Amino acid sequence: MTATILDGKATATAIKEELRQRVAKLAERGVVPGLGTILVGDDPGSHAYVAGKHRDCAEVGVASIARQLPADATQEQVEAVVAELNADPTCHGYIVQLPLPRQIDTQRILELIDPDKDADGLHPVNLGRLVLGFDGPLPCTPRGIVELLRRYDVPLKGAEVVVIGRGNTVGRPLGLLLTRKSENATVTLCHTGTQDLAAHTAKADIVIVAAGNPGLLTADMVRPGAVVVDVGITRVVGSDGKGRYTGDVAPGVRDVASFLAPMPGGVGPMTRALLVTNVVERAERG
Ligand SMILES: Nc1nc2c(c(=O)[nH]1)N[C@@H](CN(C=O)c1ccc(C(=O)N[C@@H](CCC(=O)O)C(=O)O)cc1)CN2
Repeated sequence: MTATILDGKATATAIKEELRQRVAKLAERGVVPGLGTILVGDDPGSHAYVAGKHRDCAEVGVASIARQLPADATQEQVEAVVAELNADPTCHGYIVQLPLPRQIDTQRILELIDPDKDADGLHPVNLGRLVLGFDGPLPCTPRGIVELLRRYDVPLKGAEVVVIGRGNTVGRPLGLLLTRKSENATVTLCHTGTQDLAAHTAKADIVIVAAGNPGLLTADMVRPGAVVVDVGITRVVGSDGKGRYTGDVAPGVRDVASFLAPMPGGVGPMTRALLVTNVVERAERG
């Protein structure tokens, strides 16, 4: 069996086309949604991701509000930019690109974001809303994964889903999203302390790997016909000395899975599309 690819790039393009139409409707009311980004430091990956977010905004007609600080920025300087975007009426939602430099207290920064402008859905209030099943902005990667599966008609209701990774950005909120009544999946949340990972993955209808451990999920760990989603993104240096990004799913998995969301081209573009969705939804609410 060769897996059908869950094409995140094509799906994100379709979502952005839908968003363009919603943004045009907002323009008739004189509303232009605005996405803010706060980027601190020189990490090339972070710069590339933020540039991609602003390219998406330009494609859809969302205004970009880009704020950049040097790698040696102080806590006070970052907090001042957060306060500025909280007060800016043209900014409907914004993100603080992670990771932040070592000297910055990330938790404090995230807590200072106005929860109603939290485009990433990572503010404690919004994660709390997710726990309680209340409305609020949803974290972009988990939302992107659910949307990708939905658009390929992968059934979630009654599915046994194994999520590998318990981080606050992906694994933990994803477990909460998948177990909402509307999705109704049964989720096992595995992590680095899980004793026998393969015993869990081998029983799963859907395996979602967000461990940041290249090649962690091998073909022998996957039930033939299962659906696999690769969320890992780790920078490695190849034998040619060149850096590249690699996922958590080993190459042989493509031969046993029925559907595979690869890295690159799977979840990453969906994360970006759902970020713009969060901002447009916020602008539509007024
Ligand atoms: N504030 C946030 N910081 C970070 C997040 C986040 O959701 N919010 N997630 C990651 C980085 N990230 C978005 O910010 C992100 C990572 C990767 C991709 C992506 O499209 N990747 C490509 C492959 C990589 C490439 O070719 O450059 C893909 O999967 O096809 C998008 C967004 C950490 N920080």
